[in-house]
Amino acid sequence: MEEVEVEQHENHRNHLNDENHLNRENHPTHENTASEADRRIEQAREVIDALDLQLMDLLRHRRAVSLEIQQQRMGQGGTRTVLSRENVVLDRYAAGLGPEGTALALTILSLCRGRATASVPRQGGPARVAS
Ligand SMILES: O=C(O)C(=O)C[C@]1(C(=O)O)C=C[C@@H](O)C=C1
Repeated sequence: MEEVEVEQHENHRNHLNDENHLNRENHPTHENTASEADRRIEQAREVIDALDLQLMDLLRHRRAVSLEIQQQRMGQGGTRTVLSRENVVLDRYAAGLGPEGTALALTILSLCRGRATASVPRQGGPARVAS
C-alpha cells in the first residue's frame, strides 16, 4: 500500500518534470503564462496535500509503536521516557534536516510520548515535559 502511494507520487513528480521540459522547449523565452503557473501550483499543492496526509498517517503509526515500547518498558518497572534514546532520534533528524530537523524531532517526540507529556498547558500553568 505504501509502495503504491510512493510510486504514484514518483509518477506525479516525473509528470511535473516532463511538463517543465516541454514548457522550456515550447517557450524559448522561458516564461510561463500566468495560467500555466497557476495550474502547476494547483497540481503541486495536490501533491503537498497528499504528502501531508501520508506524513500524518506515518506520525500516527510512529506514535502507536512508540507507545507500545513505553508500555512494555513501564510494565517492567522502567521509565516512560529514555533521554539517551531521544538524543539518538534528535541527532538523526539534525543530521538529515539541519536545525529545523531538531525542532521537528522535538515536536515528534512530544507527540509520541504518552500521557506524561503535557502537550496542552494545564490550567494556569505552563506546558511541561516529564522526565
Ligand atoms: O525508543 C524508545 O525507547 C521509546 O520509548 C520511543 C521514543 C520515541 O518516540 O522515539 C519515545 C520515548 C522515549 O523517551 C524515547 C524514544
